[in-house]
Amino acid sequence: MSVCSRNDASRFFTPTVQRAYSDQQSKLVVHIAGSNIYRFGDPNIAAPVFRDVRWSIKESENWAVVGSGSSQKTALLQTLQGHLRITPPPPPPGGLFPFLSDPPRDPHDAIALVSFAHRPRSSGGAFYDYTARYGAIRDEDKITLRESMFGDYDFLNIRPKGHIEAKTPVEIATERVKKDIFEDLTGRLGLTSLLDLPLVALSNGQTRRARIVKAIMSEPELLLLDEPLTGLDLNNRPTLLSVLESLHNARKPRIVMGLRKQDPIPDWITHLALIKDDRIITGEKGDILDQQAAHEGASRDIIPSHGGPRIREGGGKPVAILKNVNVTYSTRKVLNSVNWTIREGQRWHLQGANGSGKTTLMSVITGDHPQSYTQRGESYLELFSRPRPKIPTSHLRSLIGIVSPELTNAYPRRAQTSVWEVIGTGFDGVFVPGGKNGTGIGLEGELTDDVVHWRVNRIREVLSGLGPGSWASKGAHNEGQMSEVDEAFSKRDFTGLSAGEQSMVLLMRALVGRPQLVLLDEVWSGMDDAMVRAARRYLRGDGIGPDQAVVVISHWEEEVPWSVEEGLQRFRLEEGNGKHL
Ligand SMILES: Nc1ncnc2c1ncn2[C@@H]1O[C@H](COP(=O)(O)OP(=O)(O)OP(=O)(O)O)[C@@H](O)[C@H]1O
Repeated sequence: MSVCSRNDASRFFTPTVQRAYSDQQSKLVVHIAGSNIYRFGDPNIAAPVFRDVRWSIKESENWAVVGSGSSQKTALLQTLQGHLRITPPPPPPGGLFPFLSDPPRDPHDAIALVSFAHRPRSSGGAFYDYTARYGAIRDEDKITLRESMFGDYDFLNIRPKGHIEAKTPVEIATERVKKDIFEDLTGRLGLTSLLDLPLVALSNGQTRRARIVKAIMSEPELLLLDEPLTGLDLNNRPTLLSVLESLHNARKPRIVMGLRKQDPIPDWITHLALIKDDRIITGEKGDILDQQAAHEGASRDIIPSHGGPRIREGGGKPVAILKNVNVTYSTRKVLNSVNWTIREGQRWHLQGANGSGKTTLMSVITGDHPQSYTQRGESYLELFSRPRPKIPTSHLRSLIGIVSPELTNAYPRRAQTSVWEVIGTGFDGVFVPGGKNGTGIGLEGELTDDVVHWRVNRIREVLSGLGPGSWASKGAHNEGQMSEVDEAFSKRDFTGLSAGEQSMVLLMRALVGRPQLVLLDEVWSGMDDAMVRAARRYLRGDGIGPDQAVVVISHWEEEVPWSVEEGLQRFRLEEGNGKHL
């Protein structure tokens, strides 16, 4: 049912029913009438996260929150979850959520937030071994998607039951409805065939879809989804949006989405809350988009291209040769005779639907996948001019610079590790800082003074290219020279940085050693507009040399820093089969 048909429905009602219907429609779901919003613990004299917020959501409306940076957008959604302080608080009886006041319901039970911001699995400081997923799965990781996310539902008969209480007819009917919803959602979102796979085996996009289904099944009154489209392929995006639309139309649950500025805004969204620094501009979608266009004087594509392309025609020596490469898990073939040669100087966009094998293919090339060793007979894998088994994995780590959601999650968040030290781990592709001036120890366990000197200069170079001088400072930015703000940034504790700043540092880590092969998987994740612009400018300019090869993995063609006209090549995986487009 579309929003329009919902409103038109009122024409068929009797006057009394019509009045009740329009009362219901004008009921307030969220209400903030002129408050500042602070982080808990911050005094009122501190700078608020948002000031003078006036935001009301009516039952009849369909809202999305749009922001350029992920941290502000997440903060606004977290405000609705009660994780930030609203001052003055919206007064009773309605409070922040008037719709929950009659009958009174606890917002903690009624509001759910699904956020896909990076949640480091390594917050204790140790490296979380994400490559475990590629090998023989350990017993503790064997728990399936069905058991892990939906284990509590009786209708799935997962947990052995002890004493079984007889169910009332109402309970049986409710359970049947729930089972139907579960089957409908998992079916529409392409999860049915994955339910009995180990949870760790699921791809990024598959896991995201499963988390959304889990949240819907918990039956919240209001579901907040932070960037639900990020990481989803082209086919899954409209499917998810149509599922969300039908749920929201039934208000079971109501949905408020957080979107990046570059995400398409679904047709059924009627209102927007646009975040501009510490202000929130709210209103009807058309008005807000007009204001935004007038303000920016441009389209919604906020990622302009700068500088000239540096793509070398034809490419140089091969850095990776894959011939009939296969990856199989028992009977499941995830890569099927993939043939691909990546050469020095080339720029590639690796495409493919969720679950098509992109991450698996990358893990074969980085040597993290155990089956990278076992390509025999017709199958062959050569990396940097040597057969894979002849090149130690530690050596590969120093030849390949990589950014990926898995690595970002796994990178150790050790207290008192500086930005400088984190960047320095990139030379040897390790996770623990060490060596003179935090520049690592190389493959031999010791570096000559010349190499240390080169490495120190390289850290300074990437900091001057990608540090806050390139994205945060208002003054003139002199690439090639480390500014005071970059210097101060290099000393900051990595754990204390925002998600976007951490992503920038991990990009610097990937590029610092000028590796022959650079793999950029969802590289913009968490970054705000200014950071994305700075990173794109750097990658298109001096950040990547003409002899380095780059593979970008993204579901959004416009996110790749190079275009096909400039020489970008595309490799597409379809259910494990590779094709050079
Ligand atoms: N141990 C395993 N057993 C069975 N299937 C597995 C295992 N590990 C991975 N898979 C399957 O391999 C397929 C490829 O996963 P991969 O992570 O490479 O996909 P992807 O293309 O990177 O997806 P996304 O775009 O969602 O990140 C998925 O369907 C996944 O469920």
